[in-house]
Amino acid sequence: MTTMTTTTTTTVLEASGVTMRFGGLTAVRSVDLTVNSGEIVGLIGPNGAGKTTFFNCLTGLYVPTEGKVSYKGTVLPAKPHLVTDAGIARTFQNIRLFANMTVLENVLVGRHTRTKEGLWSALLRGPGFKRAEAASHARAMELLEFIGLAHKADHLSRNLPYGEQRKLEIARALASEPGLLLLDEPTAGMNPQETRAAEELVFAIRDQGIAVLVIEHDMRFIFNLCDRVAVLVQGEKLVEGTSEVVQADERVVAAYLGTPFEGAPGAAEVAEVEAAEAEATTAPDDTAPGTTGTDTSGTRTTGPEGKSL
Ligand SMILES: Nc1ncnc2c1ncn2[C@@H]1O[C@H](COP(=O)(O)OP(=O)(O)OP(=O)(O)O)[C@@H](O)[C@H]1O
Repeated sequence: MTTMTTTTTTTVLEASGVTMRFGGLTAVRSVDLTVNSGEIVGLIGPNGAGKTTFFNCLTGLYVPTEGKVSYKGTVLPAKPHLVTDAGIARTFQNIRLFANMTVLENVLVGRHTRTKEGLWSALLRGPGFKRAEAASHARAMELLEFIGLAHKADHLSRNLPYGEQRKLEIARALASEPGLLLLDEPTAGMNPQETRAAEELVFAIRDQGIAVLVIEHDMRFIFNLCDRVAVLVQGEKLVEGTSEVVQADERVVAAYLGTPFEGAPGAAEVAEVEAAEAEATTAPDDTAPGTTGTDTSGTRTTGPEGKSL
């Protein structure tokens, strides 16, 4: 007899018809998006396309003008703490750690939604509280092991290098035991090694059974990582599909990518990059290679080491 293994895919997140208006400005217009279990989904688009606003609608920071957001079949209330309780965690574009707390304490803060001990129990420090505290501590250390920062548990978070601060934010988000993790530009400001490590980390998170929705401007990161990519332009979803489909779509190239994306730079590109670098070192007011800037079309560009367009 043959046995068949079937993996059941379930819809984790379902956003339908999400619209967000700020006065006369429609930042997000009737966007539908689903994220299924086991998936890493990317959200890309030019600066100001509405990506972060859409995230804010998903996590209850904004009440969408129209549309609804469901998590595992239940419509989410537009209240951030209730969204976290339900099982969605996020990181922010700008790092929001508690700078004067230790690495471990930052993760413990993220555990509070999963700690059920009440105020009196905490004040009296009874056996229930001590047990819960020990369990939280153990779980926080496990998460620090997972992201590779256990050896820095006692360091103040403000003393961590930038890439490690970003990882710590992810650990803090994971501390709420989410079923869906939203990452807003997780590799912003990272060097290529840190970006590669971040990629591995996101795969490892997915392998732990957590679905991931990620906003990122680094196209190599997105196209390597994601099972599906949605492109927002001026608040509307222009295209959605696999990395291959999105990279090849002429509308995406015109509105965002600028030139067709190629996974690995060929010899001609390398030569072009080297020539640009040589020129940059002789031109005093040029942007240094590898730094992030914005071109006139509003599309973020990074230098050759930034691995994006
Ligand atoms: N609270 C707000 N009030 C008014 N307008 C806002 C608000 N938040 C965002 N916007 C506007 O909504 C539009 C979308 O902004 P948003 O930050 O969501 O874009 P984005 O795609 O995340 O951009 P970036 O890639 O630069 O982060 C922009 O025009 C922005 O100025």
